[in-house]
Amino acid sequence: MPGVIKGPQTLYDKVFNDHIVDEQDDGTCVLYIDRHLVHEVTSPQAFEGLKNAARKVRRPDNTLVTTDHNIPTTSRKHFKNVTTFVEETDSRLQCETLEQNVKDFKLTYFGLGDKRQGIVHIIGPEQGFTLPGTTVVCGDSHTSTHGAFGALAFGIGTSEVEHVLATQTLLSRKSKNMKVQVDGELAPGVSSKDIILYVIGQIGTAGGTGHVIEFCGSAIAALSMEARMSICNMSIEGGARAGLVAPDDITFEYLKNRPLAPKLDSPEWKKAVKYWRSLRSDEGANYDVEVIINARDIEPTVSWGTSPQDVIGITGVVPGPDDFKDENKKQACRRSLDYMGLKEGTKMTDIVLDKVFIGSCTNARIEDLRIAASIVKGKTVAPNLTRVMIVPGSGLVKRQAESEGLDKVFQDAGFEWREAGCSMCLGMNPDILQPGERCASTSNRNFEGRQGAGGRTHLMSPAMAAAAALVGKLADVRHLADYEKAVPSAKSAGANVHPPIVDDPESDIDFESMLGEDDANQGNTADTKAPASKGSGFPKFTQLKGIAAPMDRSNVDTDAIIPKQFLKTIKRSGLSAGLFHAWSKNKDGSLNPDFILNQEPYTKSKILVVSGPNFGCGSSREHAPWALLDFGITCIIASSFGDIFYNNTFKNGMLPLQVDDPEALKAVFAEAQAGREIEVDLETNTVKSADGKKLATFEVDDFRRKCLLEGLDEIGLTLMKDEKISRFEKRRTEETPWLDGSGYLSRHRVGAVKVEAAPLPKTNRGEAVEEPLEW
Ligand SMILES: CC(C)[C@H](C(=O)O)[C@@H](O)C(=O)O
Ligand code: SF4
Repeated sequence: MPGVIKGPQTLYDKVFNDHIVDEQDDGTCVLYIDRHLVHEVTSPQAFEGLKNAARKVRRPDNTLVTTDHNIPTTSRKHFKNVTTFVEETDSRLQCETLEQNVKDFKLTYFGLGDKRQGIVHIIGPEQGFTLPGTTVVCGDSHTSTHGAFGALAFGIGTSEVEHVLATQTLLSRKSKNMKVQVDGELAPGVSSKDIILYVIGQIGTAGGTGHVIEFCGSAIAALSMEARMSICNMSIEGGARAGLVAPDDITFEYLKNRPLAPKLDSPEWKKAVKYWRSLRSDEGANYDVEVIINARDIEPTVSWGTSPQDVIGITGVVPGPDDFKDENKKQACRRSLDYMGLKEGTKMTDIVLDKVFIGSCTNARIEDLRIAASIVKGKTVAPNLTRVMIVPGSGLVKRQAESEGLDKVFQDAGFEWREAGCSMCLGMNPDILQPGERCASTSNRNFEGRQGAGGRTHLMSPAMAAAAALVGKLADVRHLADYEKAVPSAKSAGANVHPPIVDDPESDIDFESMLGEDDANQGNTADTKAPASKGSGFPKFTQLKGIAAPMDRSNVDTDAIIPKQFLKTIKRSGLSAGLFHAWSKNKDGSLNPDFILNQEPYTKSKILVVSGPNFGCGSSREHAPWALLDFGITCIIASSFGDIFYNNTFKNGMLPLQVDDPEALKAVFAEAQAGREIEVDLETNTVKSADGKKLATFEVDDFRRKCLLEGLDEIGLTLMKDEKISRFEKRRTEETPWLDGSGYLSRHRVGAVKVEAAPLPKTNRGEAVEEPLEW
C-alpha cells in the first residue's frame, strides 16, 4: 500500500499516511483534506477559478469561512452590513466578494455580525472544527497553529485553496521529520511565546524548511492548549511546513463540548478519543533532525531586528554585525539595525516604545488576555505611549473577557478595547504604525513594514507586552517593581528613533488602474504574465533565456516581495506595481534608481538570482509569485526557498530553481551581475551562460517537472482520481464519522459526493491532453 512505512512511525508519519488517497512513484501524493478554513484575502481568485471552470465546492460540510484580515476593529454596535461598515474601498470589495462567494457556494460563514467571527486560527480550535489526527489547511501561513491538536495543519496558496475547494485534496509530498524537545520547568515570567521565540533564535528562520516539527518534552506536555497553539503558530517562522504536538488529556479536555467536536460521552466521542490516543510517535521513530532545549535556559525573549530569528533575552543588549560569523548574517544585521533605528550594544530595556499591540493569532486568546490583565490591573499605561491596543482574537474571546471584567481592567489602565480581527498584526485595516514608530507586539512577524511602512516591531509574549505598556520601554516582566520610578515621560517617546526607512503612505491602492486589459477580458494572458483566472493550465515551461537580475540578500520574506496593501485585490494580475515596493519605490512613489529591477538591463529581467538562502519565507500570499510573474520573472534561482512560496510558484507555471552547490550559484550570480543573459533548460535540468557554458544543474520533482513541461492543470488531473477520492471518503465516513460535518455543519452533511466524469486535463490553449502523464 502506498505511503506505508515499515517500523516505528512519528506522529507526522501517521497523520500523513492516514490521508493518502493516491501516491505516485516520485512521492507526489493526493492527500485528503479534512478541514478547510477560508478568509477574505486569499480566496477571491480561488472562487473565481471555480466559477470559470464551473466547478463546485466538494465538501461544504468541511469548510468554514470567516473575515478577519481586512476588517476594522472599531465598535460593531451599529453594524448592519460590510458595505456600510468597511470604509476602505478595496477592503470592502474583498469582504463583499467573500460574502457573495459564501452565498454562491452555500458555505458556513462567520461574518461581522456573528459573535463567532474572529481570526481564522482562533475560531477553528474554538469551535472544535480542528480535531486531532485531521489534515487542516487554509490560505494562510499560520494554519500551523492547529497542529497543537496533533493535526497536520499547514498554509497553502490561493491556487491550492481552489484545489481543495474543488477536490477536497491537495497534491503534496511528504516533508522530513524534525523533533524539538523542550524539557524541564519554565521559570516564572516565561511563557510558551518565549519558548518559540527562543527556538527560532536557535534554529533560524530556515531551520525547519522542508520539515514538520513535532514539539515534545516535559515543558511542552505541561502547557495548556492555548499555549501550545502559540508555539505551533510560529513554527512557520522557523521555516517548518507545520508544527505539531501529540494530543493528550489536556487536548481532550479542551475539546469537550466544543460545537463541532463529537458530542461528549457519545459512542463517537469514545471512539474518537481512543483513536486520538493512538496519535503518538512510536518508540524509536526516526527524526531527520533533533533539537533538545532546556526550559531553564529560556528567559523572557524579545526580538531586536527584522526577522523572527533576531531575538535575545530581555536582559541582553542589541547585537552587532561582529556577533555573527556568516557574511550574509553580518549584512542582514547591519540592515536590521538601520531599519530598526537601533545601536549595537544598547540595553534591550533601554528601548523606548511608541505603541503596544496585544492581539493576533499567536496571542489573542483568553489566557493571553488574562495574563496581560493580571499585570496591568490597577496600574496605568506609560504616558509616552501614543496607543495601546487589546484586540481579542474572536468575538467569543471578547465576550468571555468581558464576562470576567477584563475589558474594564484594560480600559481603566488606558488600553483601547477593540473588536476581533488581525488588526495591527499586519495592518491591512486602519490599525497601523506610522513610519518610525516602535511597537511592542504579541504578533509573530517583525518584517520590515509589517505593521505599517517604516514601522518597527518588537515581538514578545502578552506578559512582556503588558509590562512594556506600563513602563513605556521594553521591560522585564519579572522585575516590574524596579521600573516604577523610571517610566519615560510623554516627551521621551521616540527618543531612540533614528530616521526610518519608509515607503509611501498606505493610502488606497487603485487596483482598477493596475489591471491590464487582459484582466478585463478575463482570459489567460500572454507568456510571462499572471493569468486573470485559472482553470485550464499554464503556458509550457521548457527553456527560458533572458536577463537575470542579481539580488544580494537572504531571507527575503513575502511581505517584502509584496506588502500587505497590495493584497486587497480580488484579481491575480497587475501586481507588479507592488513588487518589492518598499525597496523599489521612493517615499513620493517615484522609482528608486538604486533598486536592481529599476536599472537597465534588469527592467527586462525574466529570471531573478538570489545570493542568500530562504527566498520567499513567511506569509503564504500567492500575490508574491503573481507580482514576480506580472513583472515578467518566471524563474527564481536561489540556494533555498520558503516552502509555501516554492509550492505557489509551480502552481503558476513558474520555476523556482534550487542550486545547492554554492560555487555554481556564485557563477550564475556573476553572469547576472554582468548583465548577460542566461538560459534555464528544464528539459536537461541545467543553467547555461548565453554562450552555452554549463553553469549549474538542478533537480525538480518528476511530477512538477512534467506539469511545467506540459502546462497541465492540476485540478483537472486530480479530478481524474475522483473514484479514489470517493472511496477514501466512504472509508472516512465509516471509520471516523465525526469528520463529516457535525454540529451546525451537519446541514451540509452529504458524505462522499458524486462528481461528473472527470474531464481530461487541458493545455493552456484549452485542448484536451491526450496522454498527459501516467497518473
Ligand atoms: C494574508 C495571508 C496570506 C498572510 C499569511 O499567509 O500569513 C497573513 O495572514 C500574514 O500573517 O501575513
Ligand atoms: S499572522 Fe496576523 S495577519 Fe496572519 S492570520 Fe495571524 S493575526 Fe492574521
